[in-house]
Amino acid sequence: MSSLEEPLGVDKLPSMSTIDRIQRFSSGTCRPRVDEIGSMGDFWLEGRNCSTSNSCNDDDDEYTAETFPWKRQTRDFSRDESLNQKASTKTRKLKKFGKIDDSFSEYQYSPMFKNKDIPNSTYKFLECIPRFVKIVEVGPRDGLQNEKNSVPTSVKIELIHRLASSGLSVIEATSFVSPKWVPQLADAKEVMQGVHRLRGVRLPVLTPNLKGFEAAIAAGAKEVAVFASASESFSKSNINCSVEESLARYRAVTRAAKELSIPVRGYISCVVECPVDGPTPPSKVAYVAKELYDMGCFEISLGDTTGVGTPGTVVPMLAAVIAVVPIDKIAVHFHDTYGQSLSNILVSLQMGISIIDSSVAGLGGCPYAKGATGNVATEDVVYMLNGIGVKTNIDLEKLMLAGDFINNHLQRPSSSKTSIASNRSTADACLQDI
Ligand SMILES: CC(C)(COP(=O)([O-])OP(=O)([O-])OC[C@H]1O[C@@H](n2cnc3c(N)ncnc32)[C@H](O)[C@@H]1OP(=O)([O-])[O-])[C@@H](O)C(=O)NCCC(=O)NCCSC(=O)C[C@@](C)(O)CC(=O)[O-]
Repeated sequence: MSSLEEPLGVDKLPSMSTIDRIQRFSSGTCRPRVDEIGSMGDFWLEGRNCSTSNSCNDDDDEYTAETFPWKRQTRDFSRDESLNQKASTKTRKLKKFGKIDDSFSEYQYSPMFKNKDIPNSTYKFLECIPRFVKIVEVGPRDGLQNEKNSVPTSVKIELIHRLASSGLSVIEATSFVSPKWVPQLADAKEVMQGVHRLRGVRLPVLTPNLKGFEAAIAAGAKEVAVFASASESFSKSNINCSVEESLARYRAVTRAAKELSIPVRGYISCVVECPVDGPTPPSKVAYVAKELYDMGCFEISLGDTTGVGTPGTVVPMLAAVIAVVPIDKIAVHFHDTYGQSLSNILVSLQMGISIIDSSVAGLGGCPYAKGATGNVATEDVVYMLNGIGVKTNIDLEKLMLAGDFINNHLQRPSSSKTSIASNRSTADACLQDI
């Protein structure tokens, strides 16, 4: 096994010069010039490759398909033409109480039709975004693992049911970890018992080793997740072993899971920075991602555990991972400590990522990453995706009600801006009615 200090020795990993180029591209050199902004000219992240006709040309050697494979996800607007007619009769807008209907504002972007009043070049900003995004709700696990006061099992079970009824198709239910390390989730078995009747929703659970895997299966789990780190210090503090030791453990878990046809998701923490080790080289993230993917993880979730990332650091990290793991197997998992999650999600979508982890009401944090706040709020992600016409199959209103439910229990306001704004409009409307 290659040492983590020399991960680039691994076949197919991007060379340092590639990473360097990407880093240059994502920091100073990639920003649009003022005249470009003014003319809606070249698009920042798509580089110079996306034309108004939505065809990508590779006329700039520096930004080749190899460097930016997400171009494969580019939308074909010609295929949308047949839908344009149908959709043009609809206008989608956010109603007063945060309720989304099926209509579009005449000034709003839609992947379904082009408004002739909006300049063609404007579409460059959004046309590379996937049409459907899968949201992996991590609130009941990532959110509640960090609560000071333990949440009653019945509340966790009710929360999962409410989230499922909003249309979420994947809800991370709990963790089979040591109760000494994470006492908040010591009721994992009971939670699984309480949700086993739910149909049409996947309920993965975290398993840090074979012991956790066996307990999860005995409790009825049909899907599990292992969690590694791109940083040595975080690995030690989170799971009490080195990165290489964790990968060895996870090989044992994925082998056992394969025998039972149990899908295993792989997480990587500290993909941008570690509070102790400092900035994480993208090549290290790519190394761990490839190891997890090669051992059989069906999806790799990239966690900005401390929420320090910006598009400037997220883009090169994603580019390195996209070079070694198929893009449709990559998820992003942003904590919102510095308020950067939505911008990071937007660039991830522009690169072709179509799986987003988020947490209802922005619950959470990591018990082993001091100061890190919760994940990006699912409500805010859905609101943004609705706004750019990306399908999620999630009912925002029901989702917000699930958020209200857990916030009422925790007796604190939501961290979701969408939820706060919507509650405020409802309160204003009630006052007007008096
Ligand atoms: C990995 C261990 C267990 C190692 O912990 P350890 O102390 O090194 O384990 P050990 O093998 O030496 O065993 C010590 C005791 O734990 C027991 N034990 C051992 N394994 C289990 C298990 N699975 N379930 C229940 N009990 C277990 C074991 O049986 C023994 O019990 P004792 O003999 O003392 O009574 C521990 O460090 C641990 O549980 N860590 C979990 C930490 C955690 O859950 N962190 C949060 C999740 S990761 C995260 O949030 C990041 C993520 C995914 O969201 C992405 C991001 O944002 O970055």
